[in-house]
Amino acid sequence: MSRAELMVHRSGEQLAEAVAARLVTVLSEAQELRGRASLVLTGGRTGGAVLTALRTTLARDAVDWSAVDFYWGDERFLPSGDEERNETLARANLLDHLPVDPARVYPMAASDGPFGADPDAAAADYARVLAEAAGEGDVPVFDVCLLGVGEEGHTASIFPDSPAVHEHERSVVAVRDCPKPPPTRISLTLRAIRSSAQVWLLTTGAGKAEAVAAAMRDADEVTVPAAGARGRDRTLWIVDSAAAALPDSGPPR
Ligand SMILES: O=C(O)[C@H](O)[C@@H](O)[C@H](O)[C@H](O)COP(=O)(O)O
Repeated sequence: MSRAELMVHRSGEQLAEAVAARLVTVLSEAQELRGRASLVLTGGRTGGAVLTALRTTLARDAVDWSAVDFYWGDERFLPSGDEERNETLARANLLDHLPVDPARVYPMAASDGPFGADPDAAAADYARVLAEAAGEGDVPVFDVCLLGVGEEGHTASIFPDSPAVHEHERSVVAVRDCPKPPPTRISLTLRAIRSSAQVWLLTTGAGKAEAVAAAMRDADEVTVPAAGARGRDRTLWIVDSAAAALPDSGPPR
């Protein structure tokens, strides 16, 4: 697993633009090498801002969006189209504005979908989707996995000392009684996240500074799940100055 690298931007706006540019580069290079690319999307404000920046950058069309496989790192288990779903956010901010191949967009099931109100069945089905897409093993090697970070160090819907952070076998789990509403979610596990070539943790604001500093000190993943989100090749903590304000963080770019 790669070590965490900290990249500090002066503002959330600069961060979003810089991550969008980095995504265009990494995805287009993956396509030059293999003819396709894969991207794991995240919820949250910072992640949502990056998707909007990606939509609006002129460089976006350097990527063949019809040859990108889109997955989610987690999802709120709500009815399809609910504004609180990460899928709804991603479609509004990005996917509905790009020539994506609908057959290559893999949302996690909604609570009014084929599995009804059973998040365990929905999680198991997503694990099947990942396994079918994987070359070796049961999870694809995602080119980039985008993640947000919570104040207490959660990432995706993996919270400190939760059943999800202690899950080492399954790739996707249902999450109940989530401290961050809504309470029921579906989430990749850290094992699945660590199948990624690159993991980019995106966060802004002073409220995240403790989590950033803890991760830079290699905190235990049970206590700070985001610290366990590592890529095979690179792990980037891409933050703004406010989130990097505590010791163990680097200077702004
Ligand atoms: O579905 C979700 O809620 C997320 O995926 C979650 O992990 C989010 O990314 C963080 O809580 C950060 O959210 P903010 O960037 O809005 O603080």
